[in-house]
Amino acid sequence: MYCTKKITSDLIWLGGSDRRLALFENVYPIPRGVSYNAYLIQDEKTALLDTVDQAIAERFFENLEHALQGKPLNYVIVNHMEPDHAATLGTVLSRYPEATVIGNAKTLPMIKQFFPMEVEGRFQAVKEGDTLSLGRHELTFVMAPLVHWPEVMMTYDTTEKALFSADAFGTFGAMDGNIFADEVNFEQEWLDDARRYYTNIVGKYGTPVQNVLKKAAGLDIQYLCPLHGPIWRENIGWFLEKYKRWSTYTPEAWTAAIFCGSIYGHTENACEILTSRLAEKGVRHVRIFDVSHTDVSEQVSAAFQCSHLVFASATYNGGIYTPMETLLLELKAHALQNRTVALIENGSWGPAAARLMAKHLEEMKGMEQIAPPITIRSAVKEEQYRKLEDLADLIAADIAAEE
Ligand SMILES: Cc1cc2nc3c(=O)[nH]c(=O)nc-3n(C[C@H](O)[C@H](O)[C@H](O)COP(=O)(O)O)c2cc1C
Repeated sequence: MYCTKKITSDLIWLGGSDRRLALFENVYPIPRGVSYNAYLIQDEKTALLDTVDQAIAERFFENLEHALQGKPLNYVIVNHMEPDHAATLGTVLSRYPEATVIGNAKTLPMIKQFFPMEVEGRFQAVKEGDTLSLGRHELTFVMAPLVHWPEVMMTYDTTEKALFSADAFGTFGAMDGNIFADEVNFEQEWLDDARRYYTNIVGKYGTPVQNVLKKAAGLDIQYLCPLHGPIWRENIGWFLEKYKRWSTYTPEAWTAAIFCGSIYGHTENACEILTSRLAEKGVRHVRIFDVSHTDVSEQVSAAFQCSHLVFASATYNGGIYTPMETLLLELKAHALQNRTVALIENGSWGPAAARLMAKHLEEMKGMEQIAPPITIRSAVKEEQYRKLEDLADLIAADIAAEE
């Protein structure tokens, strides 16, 4: 049975949620599920904006049929070809052969790659600033390459002042009836997932995101309609500001995240000494992440959030403890930059983790080591204890100066 929701009298949400999927993109845990949003504009002409993941295909087609109210589907606007939004596009094209497909020059080859049917004859390519009239609703197109794939574009409805923003401004999390961000406690219940979504999915593409934010600044946006998660119609500036920070790799919190790779607990002991001393010096919200136990997507998110990062690792077969190495590779892959960092290594016969971790950090932009690495030989002794206290002093002073 259909389950649609009106955003305005002409704009209908046709999405749904998946609460069963364990791993988004088969890699990111989503314990709170995820929503797939698609939209229909009802006017003299009808326009579908994107489709949904195969997981909710049946509900989506019931929703679409209901929302069309017996009218033909005139346009299918493809803002993003990734299968979590376009898996059902092929079926839409077969079921609604009269619909014209709107995309940009990069969209058509992807449609042809994913789907076997003939599309050229019904494809209309649009460029930046092109317009499409549906009757009362005038749409214009905003190219957003690499926010998240090269073919991504956004559609702006100048009548409703609604920006259909593709993956940008999305978040993990199933939607439980309240599809508007102002109907949920977004800051407390959604922001962590929104940050984890942004940093892991789009984090690498800071410059393309900034380019789109500049374009968005020129639009009067009353509705911000992403492809995942709640729709924004209030306090949109607050969320845009988060994107500004994340895309410029600016910390949100002046505090320390300690990433700890420890086999037998001595490196962890050092991390606990460091965090206790930081807390004594007034640094709040300090967190230790056990790299073996916390999903790396959460650690990437925390590294984007926090100003000061400490990497503490046991030496492992002449290298970095493997979960720590994975974290560093992930941070590099997501282009994290401009953080104050410190290194702690441990080894029983030839500690090498600090030198090797430093090599990874050197390959990232603007990673400044606040102090020389601290070396532990098996267990923390007085000498390292004092060095950890000194490191806490330096970090605390740096944070106090920045705040
Ligand atoms: C499989 C394995 C490989 C190790 N390789 C090295 C090594 O190459 N060099 C070294 O100095 N210590 C090596 N160690 C020893 C640990 O790094 C060392 O005992 C350290 O103190 C462990 O810290 P932890 O108590 O935080 O786990 C290795 C330990 C294990 C279990």
